[in-house]
Amino acid sequence: MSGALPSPVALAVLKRELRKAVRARVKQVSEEEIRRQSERVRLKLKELPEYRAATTVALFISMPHEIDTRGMIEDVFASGKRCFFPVITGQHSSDMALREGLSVSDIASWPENHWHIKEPPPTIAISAAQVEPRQDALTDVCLDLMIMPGVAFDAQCGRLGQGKGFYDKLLSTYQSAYADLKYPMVRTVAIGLNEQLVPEVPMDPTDYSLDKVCLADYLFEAAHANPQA
Ligand SMILES: Nc1nc2c(c(=O)[nH]1)N(C=O)[C@@H](CNc1ccc(C(=O)N[C@@H](CCC(=O)O)C(=O)O)cc1)CN2
Ligand SMILES: Nc1ncnc2c1ncn2[C@@H]1O[C@H](COP(=O)(O)OP(=O)(O)OP(=O)(O)O)[C@@H](O)[C@H]1O
Repeated sequence: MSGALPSPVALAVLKRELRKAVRARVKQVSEEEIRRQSERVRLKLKELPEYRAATTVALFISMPHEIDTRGMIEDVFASGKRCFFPVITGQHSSDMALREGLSVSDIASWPENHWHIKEPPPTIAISAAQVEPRQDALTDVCLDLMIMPGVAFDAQCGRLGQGKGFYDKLLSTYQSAYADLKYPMVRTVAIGLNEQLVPEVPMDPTDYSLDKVCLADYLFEAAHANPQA
């Protein structure tokens, strides 16, 4: 295609087809290969300057056929960083929040959502008789680093998600809230499998490109000038 940008409808079709193709490719990757790649990503992530500098990190609990985050979650807790996890509260793109997880055993007690992903409940039991609210990364802390899942990524740090707009909307909410609070914008790193790399992710105006994309055999950094770099 030369010159003209694709229409929103054409973009939506391209995205849907790309999701389908990459999901099919990723389903062919063996469990052993996912374990191998996940270990490589875990080690690379630990060396990233934005990870080392972060005291508050958002991560996610993997679904089957995704990079396995269990080792990374253990690392975050072991390092003393605070860790926040997604919770979906409705169908709209704005219905995702990040709530704190306290430990691997805390996570084990969480209920599962529609996609069988464990999600932090709104409160924590602090004794048999008492609960307190869980901390929210938007309102209760300044989140340093958001580690994100996705379906497909490109070398320009473009990211295609599951198609519900949850992460893009979350980033736009954090951007305006943190600007108001004069906090630095949260750093963004996507993690995934080598098989999720594509030549070009179709991007809408509401899609954020990320600071980094970290796959087992690739590390891409955004070319865009980063205000806090
Ligand atoms: N591990 C993980 N956690 C996450 C996400 C994610 O991508 N990965 N999310 C990122 O937003 C949020 C959950 N959102 C999701 C949104 C849509 C689908 C989804 O549409 N799944 C398809 C299955 C597609 C397939 O593999 O064929 C479905 O339900 O049909 C899954 C999760 C928050 N937690
Ligand atoms: N900042 C935003 N505000 C409102 N709606 C948004 C925003 N970002 C995305 N959306 C909407 O969410 C829907 C899905 O968007 P898109 O296909 O880009 O999702 P995605 O990038 O795959 O998902 P995610 O952001 O969860 O990873 C679209 O209808 C889009 O308009």
